Amino acid sequence: MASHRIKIAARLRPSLPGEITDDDIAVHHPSDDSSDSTGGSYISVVNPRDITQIFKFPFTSCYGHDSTQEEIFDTDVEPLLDVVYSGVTVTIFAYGVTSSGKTHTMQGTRTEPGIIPRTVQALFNRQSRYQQYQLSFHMSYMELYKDEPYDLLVTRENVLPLNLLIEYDRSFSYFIQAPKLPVREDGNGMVFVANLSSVPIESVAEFEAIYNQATKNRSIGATNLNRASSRSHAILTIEIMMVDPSEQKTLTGKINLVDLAGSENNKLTGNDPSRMAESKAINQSLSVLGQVVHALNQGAPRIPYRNSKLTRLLQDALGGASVGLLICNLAPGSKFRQDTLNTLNFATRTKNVENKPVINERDNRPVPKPHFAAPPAPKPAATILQPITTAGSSSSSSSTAVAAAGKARASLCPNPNAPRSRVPRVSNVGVGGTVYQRFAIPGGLSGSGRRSLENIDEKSAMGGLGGLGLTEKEIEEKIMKVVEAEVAKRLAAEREKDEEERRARGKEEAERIAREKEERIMAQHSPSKRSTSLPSGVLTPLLKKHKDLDDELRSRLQELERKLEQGHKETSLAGVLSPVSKKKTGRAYVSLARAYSEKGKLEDALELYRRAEAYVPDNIKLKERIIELEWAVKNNKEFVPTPKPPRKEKKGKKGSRKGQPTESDSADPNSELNESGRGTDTDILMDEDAKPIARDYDYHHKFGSSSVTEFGMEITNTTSNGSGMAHGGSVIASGSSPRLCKRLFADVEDNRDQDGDGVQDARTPKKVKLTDLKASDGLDSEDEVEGEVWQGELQSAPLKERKAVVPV
Ligand SMILES: Nc1ncnc2c1ncn2[C@@H]1O[C@H](COP(=O)(O)OP(=O)(O)OP(=O)(O)O)[C@@H](O)[C@H]1O
Repeated sequence: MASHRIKIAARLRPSLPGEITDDDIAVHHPSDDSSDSTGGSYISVVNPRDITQIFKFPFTSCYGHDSTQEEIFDTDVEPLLDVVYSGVTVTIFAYGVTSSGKTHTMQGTRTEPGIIPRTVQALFNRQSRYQQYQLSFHMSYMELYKDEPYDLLVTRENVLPLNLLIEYDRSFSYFIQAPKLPVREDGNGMVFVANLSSVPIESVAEFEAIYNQATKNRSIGATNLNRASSRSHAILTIEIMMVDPSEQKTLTGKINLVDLAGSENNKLTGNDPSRMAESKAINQSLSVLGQVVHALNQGAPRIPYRNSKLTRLLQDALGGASVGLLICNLAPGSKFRQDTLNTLNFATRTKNVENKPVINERDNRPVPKPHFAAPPAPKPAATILQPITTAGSSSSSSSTAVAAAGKARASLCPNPNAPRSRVPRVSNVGVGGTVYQRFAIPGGLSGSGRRSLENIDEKSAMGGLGGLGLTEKEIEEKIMKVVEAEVAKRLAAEREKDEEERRARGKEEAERIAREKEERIMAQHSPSKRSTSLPSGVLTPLLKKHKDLDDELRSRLQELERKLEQGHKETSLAGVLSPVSKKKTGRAYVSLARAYSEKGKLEDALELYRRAEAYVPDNIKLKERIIELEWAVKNNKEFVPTPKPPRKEKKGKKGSRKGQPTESDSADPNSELNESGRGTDTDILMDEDAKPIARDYDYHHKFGSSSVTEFGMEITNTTSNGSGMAHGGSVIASGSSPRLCKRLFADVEDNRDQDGDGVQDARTPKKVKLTDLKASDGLDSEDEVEGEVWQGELQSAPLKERKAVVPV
């Protein structure tokens, strides 16, 4: 259903005997003044502060002092009754200053019945139009006295102290003061008054009897402005349940008829202290009503419905799901100018409030049992708005027609089958010659009305819970128990959740500490940050398991793991290299290791010797060197490497023939790889293909050379172009031998897997700047990076772990 703005009607009552008559407040219709340009009816009010000014308030429905009850009903109320029959909730409320005619408009008199009796009459009259339905009517009636709900269908005669159960005698009568009813909210956010009676009504006459009696229960009192002034807000609800047997659905239409207490100026009302307290509550709730309307108009994120029970109960009518009509009652004369302005300002704001009415429909079809082989059962039509209910008896969703009076007993429990409403249920009206607005008139009713009320009283006295015969106190106790159990359950769940979170935090913390410890240990024992980091968590299980081991044992464990890890890495690389490349690689590591050991970085040197060992595992001299270095590192002793022998003279300009020593060959005759004719530097470098390469390195890759300021490495799968290319283990700068480059390039291509996915990659051009390498290698000076960039490392390690390998 489309959104619906609350409709506003303004009604000015006639002057009462004794009131000064003037035109300060007047109703104008277009026909009254053809010169008026507003084009519609409006209310004019003389500005109390400047009588030369007149305020105009245009409304579609403006009723003057001579308007009739029939007129206002026919024009503004009667059209809404079909809306009720369509399953929508309609709320009509009368608003205005005290003595402005609200009760007169809503309730009326015997001779001039107001909206309430006319509405009930019209609703019953309409039954014939909806013959496809099985109809049942229910009513409830409550008042909000000092912002507390009371059931007006509960007899209050012969009542003793307020809120006190005096006597309960099943066989005679029930003397019970109407208890304050709690306002609750169901799981769908629907506000309802718990334990409010809902009485089935079968006819207008039955309604009148109930309503007339209930009206006597309403709190009224005499003030200077109104000798029968309502001291409470009264809310009557008529609910129609429409069962459609053919469609197997139930529509629930409802109309709330609200007679608000009037705002009061205590100077005018002459209230005594007790009246003042009432007045304060009335004004306060009306003030919240104004705040709610204002907030709705402003589109405020929070609407202060909860600031008073009145607004909570009218929530559905204000920005909710019902159709609304606000009747602004105005009192005439200069005395009421300011109050009238207040009322009309409220009306002006209210007419901007938009509701989104919904149809209250329920699917009565039995839900088929789910079967795994069956297609999903049709979803029952959602009850879009489950307004309702009051209590009980409205259970008759499946009942045919109206239940007989007296049979259906109003339960004080909300009916689970009935739709729910945010708006409290209401009740009654009186048609016929009942005396209205009397407070607790003793005496009974007669006839059917009496019988109905007795039934209601019994229900009320029994306190609901499906007529289990429980007293209110017992009900409260039961509720308290349920609430306490629920609270305990939730607290336990909260505690359990907290405990789980605490355990998870503890576990995380323990893991973090273990991780940090592991990292610390690794940092302590690692010869080089860039080369010895282990995959996270490798040591953790061991370290955890052997927490009690001393530091030495732990470090040995770590060392073993590190070796294993390093060994795997180097071994796997060594396994795919050609013998020549293996030798070259080993020699390169040895060269770099020497450089480190000369600088006193023994741990780093040791690590590099170990790497070299992976490529030349049979080299005895290298093994000895490793042992020596391990001893020196462990005992924190100085290690003095064997000095390099003097270089041999070059025998050729560049390169050498097979078997002949070269400049590179003599690089380190005393080195670890020089002994025994195997495993020497020379042996490695004297490989047929390797010898020229060493020369090339020497020649081209002197980073200190002023001619080479940028060291570019480009790896492609093209053959050498003679101007500069890289190969797997080294970088050839401009001028390299094309043949050698090609060969070396091929050596490394086989192993290239730059993205680490285990698949040989397409050759991707790559450039590395010397400056980058320097910065990332952590080497101390430029001469330390002299040499070639070792491609294997560049590819397999992150940038900061790349290193320059210096062949000597
Ligand atoms: N349209 C009307 N025609 C004739 N008399 C009216 C009309 N409206 C109100 N009155 C009379 O004005 C007096 C005050 O009306 P009513 O009690 O309805 O005011 P109220 O707004 O309900 O006041 P309160 O808020 O104090 O209950 C009553 O005596 C009532 O009969």
